Amino acid sequence: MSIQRTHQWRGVIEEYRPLLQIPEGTVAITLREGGTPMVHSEWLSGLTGAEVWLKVEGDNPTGSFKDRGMTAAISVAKHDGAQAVVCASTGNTSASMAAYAAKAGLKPLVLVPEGKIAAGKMAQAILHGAQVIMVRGNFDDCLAMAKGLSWDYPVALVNSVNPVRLEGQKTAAFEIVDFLGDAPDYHLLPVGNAGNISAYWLGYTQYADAGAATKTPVMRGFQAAGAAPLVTGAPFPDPETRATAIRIGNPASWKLAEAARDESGGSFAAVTDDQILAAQRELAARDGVFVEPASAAGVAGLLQELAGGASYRGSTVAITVTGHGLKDTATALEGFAESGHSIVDTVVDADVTAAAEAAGLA
Ligand SMILES: Cc1ncc(COP(=O)(O)O)c(C=O)c1O
Ligand SMILES: N[C@@H](CCOP(=O)(O)O)C(=O)O
Repeated sequence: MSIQRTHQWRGVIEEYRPLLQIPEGTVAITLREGGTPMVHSEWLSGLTGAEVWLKVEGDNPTGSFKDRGMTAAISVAKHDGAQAVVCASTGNTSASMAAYAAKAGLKPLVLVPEGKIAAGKMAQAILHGAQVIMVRGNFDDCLAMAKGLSWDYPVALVNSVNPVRLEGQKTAAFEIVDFLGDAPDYHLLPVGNAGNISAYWLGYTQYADAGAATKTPVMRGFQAAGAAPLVTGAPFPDPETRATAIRIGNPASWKLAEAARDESGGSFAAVTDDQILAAQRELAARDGVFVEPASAAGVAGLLQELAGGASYRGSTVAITVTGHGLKDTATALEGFAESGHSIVDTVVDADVTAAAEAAGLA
């Protein structure tokens, strides 16, 4: 007996092309991104009395949500005749850009803050063929440089200031509505450069306007306490957090993100690194979902709100977990050890009884 599937996932451009503002005739450069799982969290549903769903974006081809935007940005760059692409990055954008550039035959150039990129992400960018330039400065400095390079030299900028990125990333909102049958009541997610919350809001409002959803969710964005400009209302000149993906002090999509907050009746709040790392551990241990530190900020935010007396009872909640835990195992294990867990390798001879004794089974 063989199982017939009617439809192989084609990547977000081909799945949603009529809903995306990209030039007609753009050939999709795709790694079959999108179509990521919605995983029901029994843990968080039990705590809240809500139905809580995790949109697991680490299941994208390069391990983060950036692939949705990058398939669009690279496809359009190629369509427009670009030979080279550039981005500033805290890691995931560079990994994604490099992979899609490799697929498209474009030359990828990456600017990153020196010493602040998780090893897994750096390995991805390098192996996909990027030229990586380390900058003595933070992400915001890198983005200013990437913009400058794209203005003065023949290289296309593919950070989320490129509106095509948001077109690709808004497909995550479409997928959530397609899965749930309507928009959730609340959507929680980490916020750094603020492109993603802006893209989700674009997607939710577009679907509601088209009659594909009856409502739009309340958008709640969470930043690391050491890099929380949207919470305080002022840039952070020296952002600092162990969630390096969101170590950003002056988000490019500041205005769009504020509009998403205001139009949805939502909010921005800060969570500490300890809260983020604790949420990362709990997600892994309770739900079986291993995310990188920044990705756990939405879950940390939900836990903080519950502790503060907020109620989600009876509602449907979507939380985007943005990137895969394997990208930054060093920080994950440091957090695990710091929280009082011991990381001890038990070594035994190749013997069943010895293993059973070591495991406390015998
Ligand atoms: C894993 C991860 N989560 C969250 C974010 C924040 O997304 P955005 O910059 O679109 O706000 C980023 C990048 O900034 C990221 O790499
Ligand atoms: N976290 C990001 C920061 C850059 O964001 P972008 O969405 O503007 O490309 C990264 O992974 O570099």
